[in-house]
Amino acid sequence: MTAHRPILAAAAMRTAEAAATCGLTELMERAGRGLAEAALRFAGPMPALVLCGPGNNGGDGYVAARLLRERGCPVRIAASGEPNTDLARAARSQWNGPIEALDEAPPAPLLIDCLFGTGLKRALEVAVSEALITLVEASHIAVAADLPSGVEADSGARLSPVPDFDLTVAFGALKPAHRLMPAMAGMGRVVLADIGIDAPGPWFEIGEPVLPSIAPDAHKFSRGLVHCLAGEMPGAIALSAKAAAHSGAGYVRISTSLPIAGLPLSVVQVGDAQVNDPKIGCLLVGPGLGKLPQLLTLALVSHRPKVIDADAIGHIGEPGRLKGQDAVLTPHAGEFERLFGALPGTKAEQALAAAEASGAVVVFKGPDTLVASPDGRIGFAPPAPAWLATAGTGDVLAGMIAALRARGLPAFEAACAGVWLQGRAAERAGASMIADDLVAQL
Ligand SMILES: NC(=O)C1=CN([C@@H]2O[C@H](COP(=O)(O)OP(=O)(O)OC[C@H]3O[C@@H](n4cnc5c(N)ncnc54)[C@H](O)[C@@H]3O)[C@@H](O)[C@H]2O)[C@@H](O)CC1
Ligand SMILES: Nc1ncnc2c1ncn2[C@@H]1O[C@H](COP(=O)(O)OP(=O)(O)O)[C@@H](O)[C@H]1O
Ligand SMILES: [K+]
Repeated sequence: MTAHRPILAAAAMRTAEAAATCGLTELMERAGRGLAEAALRFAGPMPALVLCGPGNNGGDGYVAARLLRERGCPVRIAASGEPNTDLARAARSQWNGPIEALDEAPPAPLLIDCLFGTGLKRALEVAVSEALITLVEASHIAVAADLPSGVEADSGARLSPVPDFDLTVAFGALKPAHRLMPAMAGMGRVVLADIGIDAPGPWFEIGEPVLPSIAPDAHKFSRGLVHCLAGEMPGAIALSAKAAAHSGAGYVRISTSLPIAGLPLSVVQVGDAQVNDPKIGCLLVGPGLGKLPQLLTLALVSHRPKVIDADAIGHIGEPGRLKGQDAVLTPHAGEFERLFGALPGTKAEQALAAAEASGAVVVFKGPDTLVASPDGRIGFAPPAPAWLATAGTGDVLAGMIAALRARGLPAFEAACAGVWLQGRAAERAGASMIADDLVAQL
C-alpha cells in the first residue's frame, strides 16, 4: 500500500509553512537543499544556470545555487529583479558570486527555474516569459522549483506560455497543479522534497488502496452482488459487468430484455430488474443506456447503493434528485457540464461543488481525474496513461467501482480505489490496449 499524499492549495501551504516549528529560514534552506539534491541526482554535476524571481521561490534558488556550488558544480545566477521578501534577501546575501540580468544571460546545460512558485498571481511579463522559454529550450535538462513559472498552483492553468520541464521538485507537499491539466502535462517527473511540513488535510493524491480481504467463510453474496441495468446498447454494460466480476464481486447480474452476447457465462442475465433485492451490494446504471430515462428512475427508486454513469447522467436533470441516494457519479467533462452547468473555479472546486449539490461522490474523469465527496475530501488521481482515452474504459471503471462498493468499501473509498486500479491496469495493458484488454489486467 502507498499512503495518500497530501495536496495543499497555495493558501493551505502558506498556513502549514507558518506553523512549521523549525522556522521559515530553515524551511527555505531545506527547500533549496532538496532542489539542489534532486537536480544533482537527476542531471549529474553539469554547469547550471539558476533563474531567481523576486519572491521566496527565488529565495530557494539562491540557496540551491550556493549548495550546488559547494558540491563543485559550476553555477551562475540570473535574476529578474531584486528580492522583495526578507527571506529571499537573506538567501541572496549568502551568494557571493555575480548575478546576471535575466534578459542577457546565456544558457547553460542545466536550467533551474526559481522565478515564481505558489505566489504567482498573473501572467509573467513578456520579456521574462520569453527569456524563460529561450533558456529552457537551450538547456539539456530543465528543472522547475516547486512549479514551472507561469503555472497557477491551485488551478493548473498556465497564466502565460510555459516551456516543458524534465523535472519538477515540489516543496513540502504536492499542490493541485501537480495533478491538474494542463500544467501537469509539462512538468516532467514530479518529485517531492520533504521540508518537514506535516499537513494532512482533506485533499490528497490517491495512493494504492487496501482492499477488503476475502473472508475464509465467504460465499458469493457476501463477496458482493452487483446488479447492472442494461439499456439500448448492451455492449457497454457487458464491459462494466465483466469488469465488476474481475474486480472481486461475488455475483454479477444484468437485467435485460434481450439476451446479451459475449458475456462470461458466470454473469447472470435476468429479465426482471429486482432493484430492491436486499442482496444487491451495488446497482450500476448508465453504460449503453441510451434514451431510456425510466431505467434511471427505476434505479433511483431502489434503496441500494448505486453507480450512475454515462447516459444515465444525462437523464438526471436536477442534481438534487440524488440526495440521499448513496450514489457514485462518474461524469467525463461533457457529462459533468450537462448536469451541473458551467461551474466557476478550479476543477477541484467544481468537483466539490458538484458533490455538495448532488450529495453524491463525484468522479470527475479526464486525464486529471478527481474524486470529490460531499464532506469536502478530494482524491486526485496519480498520472495515468493517455491511452486510457479509448471507448469503453469509462464503462470498465464504473463496473470496477460498483464491485468495490458491493465488496463493502464506502462510496468515496470505492471510487478512489477504482480510479487508482484503473490507472495501474492501463499501465500493464500497454499503449495498444482497448477497453477489453483493461479488463484482462484487473
Ligand atoms: N513561505 C515559506 O516559508 C517558504 C516558501 N517556499 C517557496 O516560496 C514560494 C512561494 O513564495 P512567494 O509567496 O514569495 O511567491 P513566489 O516566489 O512564487 O513569487 C511571488 C512574488 O512575485 C510577485 N508576483 C506574482 N506574480 C507575478 C508576476 N506574474 N510577475 C511579477 N511578479 C509577480 C508576487 O507579488 C510576489 O512578490 C514557494 O513556491 C516555494 O518555492 C519555500 O522556500 C519553503 C518555505
Ligand atoms: N488523456 C487521458 N489520460 C488518462 N486517462 C484518460 C485520458 N482520457 C480519458 N481518460 C480516462 O479514460 C476513461 C474514459 O471514460 P469515458 O470518457 O467515460 O469513456 P467511455 O464512455 O467510452 O467509457 C476515464 O476513466 C478517464 O479518466
Ligand atoms: K518555479
